[in-house]
Amino acid sequence: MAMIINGRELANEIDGQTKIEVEKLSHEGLIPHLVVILVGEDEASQIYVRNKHKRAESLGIKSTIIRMPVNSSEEELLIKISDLNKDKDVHAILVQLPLPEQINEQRIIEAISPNKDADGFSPINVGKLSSGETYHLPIACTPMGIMEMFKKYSIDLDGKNAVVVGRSNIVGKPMANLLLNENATVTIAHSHTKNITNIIKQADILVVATGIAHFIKKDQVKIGATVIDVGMDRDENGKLTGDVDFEGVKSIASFITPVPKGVGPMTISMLMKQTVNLAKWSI
Ligand SMILES: Nc1nc(=O)c2c([nH]1)NC[C@@H]1CN(c3ccc(C(=O)N[C@@H](CCC(=O)O)C(=O)O)cc3)C=[N+]21
Ligand SMILES: [Mg+2]
Repeated sequence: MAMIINGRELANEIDGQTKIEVEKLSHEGLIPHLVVILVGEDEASQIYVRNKHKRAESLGIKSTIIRMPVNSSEEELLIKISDLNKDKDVHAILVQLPLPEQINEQRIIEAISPNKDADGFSPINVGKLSSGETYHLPIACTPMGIMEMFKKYSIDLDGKNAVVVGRSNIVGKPMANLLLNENATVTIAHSHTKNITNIIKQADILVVATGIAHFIKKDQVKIGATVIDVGMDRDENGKLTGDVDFEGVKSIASFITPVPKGVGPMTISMLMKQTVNLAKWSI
């Protein structure tokens, strides 16, 4: 029976350290400041943004939410970002995704200063990660949170077969780079991959980010594998569930993350930590 990785608990532990760090910086006159831009009124996005705001405030981080109407133009958003890039009081900028369809997401991401890139999505920072450079580098928060889980549970990556299912810029690609930097043998599988079941079965470390509820079943998973579920799906009753059939897979894995209380809370903790780091690196 697998050990269940408690993301909620680890997130609280990391938040405790972040809070102490914020107190120290505040005494020195530096109050880390995160600005989140929310365009439109998507229900899920509103909840995420509110959660980030609450977490920031509980840690003493200054948090500002900028709300823009759903029909905002790309130009309007670019002007807002340009203002924030210049504002010395702002250390971290996050534009909540997804954006309305009239706005090109990549163009927006590229406009955020790499030095204020709360998400680690800027091409400069993505390039550094891919080059194995980590000095003062903001990194995508979800994969970072997963790396913290490996560290906390002493899960060795060196020489292991790691399979990342999903190739998004937000999770799959940065995850693969982080695993590669730790000497794992990394395969990225996705919707066009042939014989995906055979590839998944080889994984000592399996990270699943497909957005398909219960995509991974027990019979596809190697005995003793570590299974990380990035899914945030809804089951037939509307309940939050993951990309992994947790009940089945936990009987053969050695470590597994639940949904909720797995990867999700860690993502927010990493965002808070990254905001503090960006503030520190700014001076
Ligand atoms: N620029 C940008 N950066 C992001 O990091 C970003 C984004 N846009 N857009 C949306 C996704 C999604 N995301 C989540 C973070 C935490 C939880 C989380 O804490 N989930 C809880 C449960 C929450 C619930 O009950 O609904 C958990 O898994 O236990 C979920 C989802 C960040 N995202
Ligand atoms: Mg979760």
